[in-house]
Amino acid sequence: MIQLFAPRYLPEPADPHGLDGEPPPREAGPLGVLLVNLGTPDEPTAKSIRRYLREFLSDPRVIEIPSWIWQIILRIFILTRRPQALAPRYEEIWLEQGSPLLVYSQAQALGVQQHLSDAGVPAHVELGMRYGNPSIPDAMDALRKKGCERILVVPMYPQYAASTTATAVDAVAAHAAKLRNQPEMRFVKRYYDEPGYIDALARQVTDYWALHGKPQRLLLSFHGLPRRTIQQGDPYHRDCMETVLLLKRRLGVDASLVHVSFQSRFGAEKWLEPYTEPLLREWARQGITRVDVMCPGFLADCLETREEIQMQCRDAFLGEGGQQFRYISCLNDDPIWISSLAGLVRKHLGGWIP
Ligand SMILES: C=CC1=C(C)c2cc3[nH]c(cc4nc(cc5[nH]c(cc1n2)c(C)c5CCC(=O)O)C(CCC(=O)O)=C4C)c(C)c3C=C
Ligand SMILES: [Fe+2]
Ligand SMILES: [Fe+2]
Repeated sequence: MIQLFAPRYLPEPADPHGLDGEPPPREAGPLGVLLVNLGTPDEPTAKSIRRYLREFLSDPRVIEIPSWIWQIILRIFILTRRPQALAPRYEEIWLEQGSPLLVYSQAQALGVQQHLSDAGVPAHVELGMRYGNPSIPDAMDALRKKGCERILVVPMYPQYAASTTATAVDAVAAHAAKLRNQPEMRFVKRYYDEPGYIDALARQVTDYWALHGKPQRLLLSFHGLPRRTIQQGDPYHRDCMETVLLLKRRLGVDASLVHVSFQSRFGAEKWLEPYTEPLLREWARQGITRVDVMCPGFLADCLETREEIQMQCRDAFLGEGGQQFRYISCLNDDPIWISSLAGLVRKHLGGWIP
């Protein structure tokens, strides 16, 4: 047949049953689990970082000012300088197997896959990154090729934010919009109150303290957001504060030990406060000498934890007279966390598991 127009939807195989006669009962195929994380450059080079930042910072969920104004600023002022400045910072944190964010996210996907397979749950797990590789469309296509007609989407952010969770949902829906035969889909919104997550965080802290002793203060540093977005209805701040409350309660420590701050401010606007680095400087000036810092909102170590916290914030604190700065790492490939994550996935597959 002559095709006059480009096909509107992606090619799909026709139902093998065809058009004639009574169809055999439809078999329930395997389930799909799509873990979505932010994404990271493919290489620690200015070129690769530029490509990543262009995609990331062109997302209207991340930068809300009108695109035509922002694209001018982005192209003239940001993409011309920031990639070169970031390249040596990425190089410092790069692991043999790649960017830590990718390496740990892959380990989490593999671990969840193993748990589900061991439990006899017929499911395939794929990792998709919102920006860069492996992409969300590639991960969804991989699940469809394996016959998954039901897909559970788990954004790797325990606290909901429009600039992380909602944009992941948007990207999945945008790919689904290209399909004629859409899978059934579920989206996990938030899970900071999941006991397995709070337990894994608490254990990370108490194991560390059992080995090295308690600090004067434990700082829980979350990625920041512009203050305006909270005033406009983003529930992220509340999600973070509730996480802190649950973790404090679970640790059973004096409330004055645990504090909260927000990091990674970008641009001139006011972001959520207190800002991590200035707070640490202020503490050092006040005579606090021993701090532990942990980043509960990040499930995998990345540039923001390994470089910004472990290097920049450490230097800032020690530079102002602090004596001991310790970083308690993210949950990464911790087996107890991966088992909790698999439990969370199974819970949300409820009703789909045969
Ligand atoms: C400019 C706006 C940004 C918003 C809003 C934002 C929200 C946000 N980000 C994370 C998690 C991560 N961000 C990471 C890096 C990163 N973030 C921004 C900007 C915003 N983030 C930039 C420009 C960058 C790149 C580095 C830099 O230029 O400073 C990362 C690390 C990625 C890596 O490769 O390791 C993570 C993870 C959350 C959770 C969040 C909202 C709650
Ligand atoms: Fe960020
Ligand atoms: Fe940053």
